[in-house]
Amino acid sequence: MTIEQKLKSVVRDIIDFPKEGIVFKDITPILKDPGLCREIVDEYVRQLEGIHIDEVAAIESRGFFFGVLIAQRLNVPFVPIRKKGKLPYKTIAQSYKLEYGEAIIEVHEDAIVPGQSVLIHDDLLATGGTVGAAAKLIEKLGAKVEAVSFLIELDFLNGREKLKACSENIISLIRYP
Ligand SMILES: O=P(O)(O)OC[C@H]1O[C@H](OP(=O)(O)OP(=O)(O)O)[C@H](O)[C@@H]1O
Ligand SMILES: Nc1ncnc2[nH]cnc12
Repeated sequence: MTIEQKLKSVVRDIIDFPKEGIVFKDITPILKDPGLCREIVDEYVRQLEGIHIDEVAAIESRGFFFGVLIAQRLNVPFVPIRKKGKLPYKTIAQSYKLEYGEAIIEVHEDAIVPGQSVLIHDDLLATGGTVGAAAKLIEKLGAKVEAVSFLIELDFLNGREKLKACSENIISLIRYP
């Protein structure tokens, strides 16, 4: 089985979560398979070959699962981007819309060294609102979004079109039309 087939066989559809009309992609079964988790990180590293990354920034909460693992494997710092009110030091904030609501994310103002090349990681690309907001935070801190990575991309919500303005390197391991 390819990694794509393995991932598609374990990701669960949860109907009407967290709101009616949403088909929620539940990635928690992936986390129960340590071999698959290793393969996922291997695959990201393979797809990032030739792309220079200084830091990995990932988005609360599901972006954290693989964000830390990718940063460890690349041997670069990890930067948490969190929902409003969770980070203890001075922050900068950005509001955004997502498939099922609105939110504000924040990052510590000293989290990223200006001029660095950053990989933004999240579990899923839907409308692109969340990662678009994360990219604005990275850019406000004077760094460059070198690549963005996801486990899952929902093609029908056209997030990729929105993200093309943020980075030319968009990696997703599985896509749903
Ligand atoms: O592309 P978008 O339309 O912005 O949607 C994608 C975002 O939505 C989900 O996060 P959610 O806000 O549900 O938070 P969670 O990871 O804490 O569950 C998902 O983990 C992405 O971060
Ligand atoms: N359909 C979906 N499943 C899981 N996470 C999401 N984030 C935004 N849309 C989502």
